[in-house]
Amino acid sequence: MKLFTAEQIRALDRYTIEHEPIASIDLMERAAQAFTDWFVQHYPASRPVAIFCGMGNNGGDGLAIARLLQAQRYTVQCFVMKLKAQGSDDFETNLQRLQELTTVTLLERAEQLPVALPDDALLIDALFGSGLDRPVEGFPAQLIQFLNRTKLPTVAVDIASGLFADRPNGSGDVIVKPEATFSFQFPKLAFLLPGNAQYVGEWYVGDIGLHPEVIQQTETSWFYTDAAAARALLQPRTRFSHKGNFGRALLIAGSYGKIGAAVLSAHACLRAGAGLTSALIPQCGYKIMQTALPEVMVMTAGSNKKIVSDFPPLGAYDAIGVGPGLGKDFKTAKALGGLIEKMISPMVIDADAINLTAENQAWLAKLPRQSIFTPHPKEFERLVGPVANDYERLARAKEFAQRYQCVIVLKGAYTAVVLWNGEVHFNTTGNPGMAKGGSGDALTGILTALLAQEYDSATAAKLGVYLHGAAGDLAAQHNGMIAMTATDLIEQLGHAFEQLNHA
Ligand SMILES: NC(=O)C1=CN([C@@H]2O[C@H](COP(=O)(O)OP(=O)(O)OC[C@H]3O[C@@H](n4cnc5c(N)ncnc54)[C@H](OP(=O)(O)O)[C@@H]3O)[C@@H](O)[C@H]2O)[C@@H](O)CC1
Ligand SMILES: Nc1ncnc2c1ncn2[C@@H]1O[C@H](COP(=O)(O)OP(=O)(O)O)[C@@H](O)[C@H]1O
Ligand SMILES: [K+]
Repeated sequence: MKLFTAEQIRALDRYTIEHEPIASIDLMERAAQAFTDWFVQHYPASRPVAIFCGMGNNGGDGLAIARLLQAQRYTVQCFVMKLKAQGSDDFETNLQRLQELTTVTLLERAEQLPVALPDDALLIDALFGSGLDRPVEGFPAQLIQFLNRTKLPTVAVDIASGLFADRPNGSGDVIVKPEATFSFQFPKLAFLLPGNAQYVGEWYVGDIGLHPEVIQQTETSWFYTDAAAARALLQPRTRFSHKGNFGRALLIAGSYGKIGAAVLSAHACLRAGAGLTSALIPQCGYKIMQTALPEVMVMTAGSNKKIVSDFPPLGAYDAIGVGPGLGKDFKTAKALGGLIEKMISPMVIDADAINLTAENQAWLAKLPRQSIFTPHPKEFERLVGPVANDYERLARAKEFAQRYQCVIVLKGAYTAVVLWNGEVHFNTTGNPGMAKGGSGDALTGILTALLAQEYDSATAAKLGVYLHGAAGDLAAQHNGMIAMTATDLIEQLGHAFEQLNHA
């Protein structure tokens, strides 16, 4: 699925108005109706609703929502933040329509605050939408601060007021903190960035029928991977397949005390369908691995029993994943540098292999093209240096991926798969139960398995990250987010594949 900037969405709105054709006021009514349909499903009519409207089209939506909720027998109080004499045309039309039915309170000065609200009120924020073009100050900021101070559950129309849809806010910006956001047609880029979590809450998207033709034609480098997009990436496994068709995968992982990381990544690799899974681990892990995973072929290398070093020739493997629990011993580093120099097919580079690459930046020029790095935010900063905010992190990842012709999987709540061609694909699966040691090791195993099965790097990264999150969601269903472990996630991989196959 595509994601668009606020400016592109405005153009899509205009195109739809001209070509569907539909009057702009009717498109607003459609948006308000979509919001209202969603709202009545989520919040009972027994609770009073207070709607706060600006004077642009977001405020126009708010006024139309007030009218529609009243028709559904909600008790609605409507406030308009009056900053100027005249609002947008559709705002004015909806103001007139509402005033024929009920009174609207105008808020113009700080002295009118606080507004008296029932203790059980639900707030709807329609002050500013995607038309916000500067940080909020003065009276509007005071009003937003008042709304936040009430601690009443708040739902944002389209986007929380004060939040920019596709560029960074300043650290002191005043922004509504909703428990949920109902957005029109597309999620905004801002929703997918970790720094904005408190300004988004749960988010939902309602279809308002923007013209499909123009959506298809409008180019973007931002996407998100939902079930339909992931389904399209999946290759069928045919009846006549044998293990040779599905590739030989190798995990280079583990060190004394962290053999579990090697076991988890190899386990995930098996479950993600590699034909043959091998592990190159330190001697101290030999029995552990053989016992835990009899399906895995085990090699040990190096004279130091606690670390892996002196890698043997590894040309026989279709895909290599390196890093989980590896440690950063200089002998390991030397072996890894040698491997990177020799390898020609893409590798998965995770955890300590990322940290070692960060310390040996000369390796980057020799890296097999289309290799996949899987950093969490701290590992990413080790690789590229400090970043100021989520937008800068994405920009730096794009730069890095283009410069070294690789894939950067920026792990987090909405993991971003950043490709060498500048595309960014946000993942939609996963949950906070995955924020536990071992989840990342599982991802490395999955990606290595997909590369071994001849998925190209971009597809492997998008599909692997999706499946990893989907398996995490199934594990959360079965074990709960608190108790679930990385092993639970790995054991759900089969179901995640099945679910996707039938999506
Ligand atoms: N037909 C359509 O297109 C559809 C659009 N839809 C809806 O429209 C919304 C976008 O509406 P929009 O473009 O009118 O902008 P919106 O966010 O309401 O407010 C901008 C106004 O605020 C002002 N302003 C900006 N920043 C400010 C600040 N910091 N502090 C103070 N003032 C500030 C600025 O005016 P200015 O002061 O610059 O003259 C402007 O008047 C979108 O989110 C969705 O909800 C849906 O109905 C679907 C169909
Ligand atoms: N809140 C969350 N929602 C979705 N996925 C998450 C969330 N928190 C963590 N994850 C996922 O869990 C994994 C954690 O990996 P990582 O940070 O490398 O940890 P480790 O290697 O210690 O397991 C990543 O794939 C990340 O995307
Ligand atoms: K809003």
